Amino acid sequence: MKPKVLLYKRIPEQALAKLQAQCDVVSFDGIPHSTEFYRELADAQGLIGSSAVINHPLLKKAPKLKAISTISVGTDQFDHDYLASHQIPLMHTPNVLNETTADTIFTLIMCTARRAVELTNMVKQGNWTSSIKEPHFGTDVHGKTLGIIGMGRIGEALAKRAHFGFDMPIQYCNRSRNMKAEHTYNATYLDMGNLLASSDFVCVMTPLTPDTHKLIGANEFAKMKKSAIFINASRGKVIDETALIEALERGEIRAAGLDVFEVEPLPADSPLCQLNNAVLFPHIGSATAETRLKMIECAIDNLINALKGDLSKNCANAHLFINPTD
Ligand SMILES: NC(=O)C1=CN([C@@H]2O[C@H](COP(=O)(O)OP(=O)(O)OC[C@H]3O[C@@H](n4cnc5c(N)ncnc54)[C@H](OP(=O)(O)O)[C@@H]3O)[C@@H](O)[C@H]2O)C=CC1
Ligand SMILES: O=CC(=O)O
Repeated sequence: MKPKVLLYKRIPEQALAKLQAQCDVVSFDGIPHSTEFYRELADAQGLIGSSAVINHPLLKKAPKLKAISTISVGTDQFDHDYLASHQIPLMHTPNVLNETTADTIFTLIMCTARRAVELTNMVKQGNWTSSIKEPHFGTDVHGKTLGIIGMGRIGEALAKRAHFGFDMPIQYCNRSRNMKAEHTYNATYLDMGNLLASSDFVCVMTPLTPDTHKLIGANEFAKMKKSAIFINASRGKVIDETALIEALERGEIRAAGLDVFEVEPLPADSPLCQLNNAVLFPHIGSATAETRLKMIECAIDNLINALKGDLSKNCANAHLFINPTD
């Protein structure tokens, strides 16, 4: 008998057919919290989808669950303690989105430095009345120092662009050294304080964990150069958004480029929406047609493998399943 799988995201027909070939699939568009949804969840062995918060109350209603597969690399939306105590593997989609997400981050770097959105709006609103002078000048990107907090898979893809394409000296901080980044991109390992004080662009790319919650707040913005540009494409809660708004309003830093927010979708009345020096993307790090399809295909393979007991690739909580005597 095929395992029963609950899909909580719309996916292309071809991908759905691949999942249906191996699993008995019940589809929902998101998590509706309806009687019907919970009835189907009660005997589901697999769960696959993205974005929604999968917390303790929801997981308790899925006592037969054998594996979860998220169409994302980030896994902060899951209750990891529950998954650990019930030995449920959580599969995710690392690597397939590295290049696209690094492209998005570089777009934020370019748009903030060259004031692309602000100046586009000026043209569209009919306010381009004479040749552009100093008050509208941007700042160079090439040759400037890039500080990456969280030099992992995506951080490396960003460092590659900055080092080979833009002659940018790279510095980074992690809990442990990344020798590949040091050798390949000539990246310098620094503590956070020194990185903040000496970078022209500070880019945060850590996962959201209890350790990284509000990792960057008022003290960290105060350490940055007045001319620094801050970029966050990791998770909104990795920074203190109120402190960032204050730093931008007071001119403590030059600008910010954000793909992620404390609350998503970002409420239209957020003070960020009033700031010319904030470039705001609606969480589009991996949002290209090609990459989203690759992520869906990867997540389907991950789920099928996990339901067969194969956790050798892309298991985010693999440490739970490694036999210490192996
Ligand atoms: N905006 C978007 O659409 C996207 C956002 N993301 C987000 O980006 C995150 C990173 O993805 P990815 O690069 O694949 O992840 P990786 O795990 O490859 O890299 C994360 C890096 O963060 C470092 N890190 C972790 N904790 C800390 C800490 N407390 N202090 C300093 N550094 C730390 C890790 O190094 P070490 O362990 O040595 O500390 C690691 O190098 C995802 O978890 C997700 O939240 C991902 C894709 C798209
Ligand atoms: O935010 C996107 C992800 O894949 O994580």
